[in-house]
Amino acid sequence: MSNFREIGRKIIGVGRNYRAHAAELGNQVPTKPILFLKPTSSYISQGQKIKIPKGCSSLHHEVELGVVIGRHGNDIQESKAMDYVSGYLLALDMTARDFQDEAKNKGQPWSLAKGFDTSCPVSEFIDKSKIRNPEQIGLWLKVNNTMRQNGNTKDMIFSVPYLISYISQYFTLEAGDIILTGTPSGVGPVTAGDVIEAGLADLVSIKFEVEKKGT
Ligand SMILES: CC(=O)CC(=O)C(=O)O
Ligand SMILES: [Mg+2]
Repeated sequence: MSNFREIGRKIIGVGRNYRAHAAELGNQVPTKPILFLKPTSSYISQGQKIKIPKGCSSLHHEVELGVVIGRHGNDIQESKAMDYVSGYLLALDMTARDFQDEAKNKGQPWSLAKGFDTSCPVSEFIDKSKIRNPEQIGLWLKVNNTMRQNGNTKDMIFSVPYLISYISQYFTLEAGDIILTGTPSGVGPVTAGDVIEAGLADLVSIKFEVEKKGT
């Protein structure tokens, strides 16, 4: 697959997949994956800007490894899960934290907090062959040149094969689906004019500017 966007379908987010991130937000460590969906209208790529959604006063960055699914499957065995991966990308799971906190308090879904337009900035597609072990790869994020997140996928609670197997019991996976595997600690707010840079080992880096919607 050269361009996941041509056939991109679902964006499946995994929440609290790093202990230190669950702790920094005062959340419990999950015993099974916490899943949410972002619409494909939330994708942006380099050159486009992250827009703070209307009414949001706390937009947070979350850098994540994205796993790109290469073929159709359901009830996938963990031992076969990597056969369903075509590649990876680096993604930002931009989160309207104030919307999310309100939703959590009211027992409502996270759709608005996670799925607004521009909430899923992504890098170019990285072929599977370039990452031998997705369980051991560094990822970092800077805001205005200051390091905010500096993690490694070795600290994920649920591995990539486990996530694929688990998710496929409930959602049929299709070529072009993306799994956002959760964020390491260090999440924090950004405001209009900030510049976010992020990288995945020495494979790819991305840069996005933040602005208010409507500017
Ligand atoms: C609390 C969250 O927003 C969960 C999430 O997306 C994560 O990466 O963890
Ligand atoms: Mg996230």
